[in-house]
Amino acid sequence: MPNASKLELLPAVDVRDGQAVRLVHGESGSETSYGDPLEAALAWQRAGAEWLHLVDLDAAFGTGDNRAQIAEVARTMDIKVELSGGIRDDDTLAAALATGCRRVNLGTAALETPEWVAKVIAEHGDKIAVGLDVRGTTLRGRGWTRDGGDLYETLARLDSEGCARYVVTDINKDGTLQGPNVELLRNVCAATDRPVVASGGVSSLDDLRVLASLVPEGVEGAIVGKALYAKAFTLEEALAAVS
Ligand SMILES: O=C(O)c1ccccc1N[C@@H]1O[C@H](COP(=O)(O)O)[C@@H](O)[C@H]1O
Repeated sequence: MPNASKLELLPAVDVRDGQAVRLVHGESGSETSYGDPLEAALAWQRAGAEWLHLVDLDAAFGTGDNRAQIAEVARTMDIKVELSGGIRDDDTLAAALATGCRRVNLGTAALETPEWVAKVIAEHGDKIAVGLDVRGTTLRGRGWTRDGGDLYETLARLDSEGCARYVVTDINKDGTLQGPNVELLRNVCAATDRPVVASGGVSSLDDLRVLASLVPEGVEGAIVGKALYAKAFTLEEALAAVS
């Protein structure tokens, strides 16, 4: 079992067309823009974040990339960075790791090129996390536009390959401020002994307290996006709530 006692918080900076944005249900075209990604990331760092969840949405959707800008953000941060979006082969993985990020999060590749993912898990250990982005119990890849198999079958396969950690996103909750899918998170934690980072739906400090109560079951951290940008609470308040 993971031995962390405190819920880690990962404020999110998702980048599309050079801007920090939030989506609803991860749908392209649902963006609300929040300005310069570096400014957003630095604001979370100043507020006390220990982690940044940094996503290249264009790379995830296949509509280009923000690689240079993302690399600048990752390199500028003094805090740990989890980097994701479009990391699907040796070149994109090498570029991501070269930013100095603490770990990368693989989504589509875990569904479409499992042999490659097994190889990089073996090579890079806990620098690799896998994003399990689900609707119901069906995984979604390519910007969450394509079905990619069963959550629990994929989880068992990745566990057997030594995957260190999972980032579990309920797409139906993401960007909606409707609260996290606690049942899903508990089910995933019951199915694996690897730590789980919860993503999607956080709307309040009470949601974070609920997620903190799941730490003994295996929830290690929570990604917080829309709630912070919409000022439902401050990051300082969030960190205090889970400390
Ligand atoms: O974070 C989002 O809102 C999001 C929306 C639509 C697609 C992907 C999204 N985010 C993250 O992107 C990576 C997956 O990228 P890839 O499939 O490896 O190219 C994963 O971390 C998603 O959670």
